[in-house]
Amino acid sequence: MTKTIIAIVGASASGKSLFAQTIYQELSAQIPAKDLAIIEEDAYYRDQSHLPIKNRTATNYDHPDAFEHELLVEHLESLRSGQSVDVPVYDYNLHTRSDITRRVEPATVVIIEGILLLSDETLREQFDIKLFIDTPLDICLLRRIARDIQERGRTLESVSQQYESTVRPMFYEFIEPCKNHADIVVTRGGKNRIAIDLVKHKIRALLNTHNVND
Ligand SMILES: Nc1ncnc2c1ncn2[C@@H]1O[C@H](COP(=O)(O)OP(=O)(O)O)[C@@H](O)[C@H]1O
Ligand SMILES: Nc1ccn([C@@H]2O[C@H](COP(=O)(O)O)[C@@H](O)[C@H]2O)c(=O)n1
Repeated sequence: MTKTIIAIVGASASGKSLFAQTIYQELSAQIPAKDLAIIEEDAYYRDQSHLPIKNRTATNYDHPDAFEHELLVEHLESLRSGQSVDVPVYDYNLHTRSDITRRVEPATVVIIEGILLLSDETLREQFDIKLFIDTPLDICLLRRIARDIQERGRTLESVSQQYESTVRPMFYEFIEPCKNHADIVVTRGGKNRIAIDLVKHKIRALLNTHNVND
């Protein structure tokens, strides 16, 4: 049964995924699978399979309404009550959910990462620990250009256009203000070894406490 949920937020390409995955991979090699799980907020982008592809590219993916946060809350509540959930798998090339889902078991500690996890009060209340990855936006943009071209089927023109029209303005409107809700602000994102080790240490301590109380 899930007892603790840790949210990792920050700008797009700030290093949230690298930070969360490093913690998850390193701990998973040492602890039972029932103790730790990881989820991405991006999996909860709304399904757009009913829309033609050219309309999907026009969606503002950096606004909270782009996400089905209600389903995410439902899933986190299920995990807390001991039920497994089928998390959608998102396809960035097609801008919609794929046909498959990923089964996530109610691990004692769940890590979740995403840009807008703290923008919604009901969702925010689900999190026991909240971290904000604070990376300068110009660095995020450089990383995003490389990643989106290599991994998400984008062109330099499309990344630039999207960045100016939605990514940057939505960051200032919705993401940056969420820093105030964070318990810890982490610099140097996915490569901040001290921060990674501190979170790993905290997870181990939580597992000891939860497992003793079971
Ligand atoms: N501290 C860092 N130094 C160098 N590259 C990084 C760092 N953090 C992340 N990256 C790289 O930047 C890209 C975006 O990082 P990612 O973790 O996917 O960001 P996010 O999940 O916040 O969108 C990836 O290619 C990742 O390997
Ligand atoms: N179809 C989509 C869906 C999302 N995006 C962008 O992804 C960013 C969030 O994911 P990160 O891994 O970068 O945190 C967000 O800024 C969206 O603009 C997209 O481009 N296309």
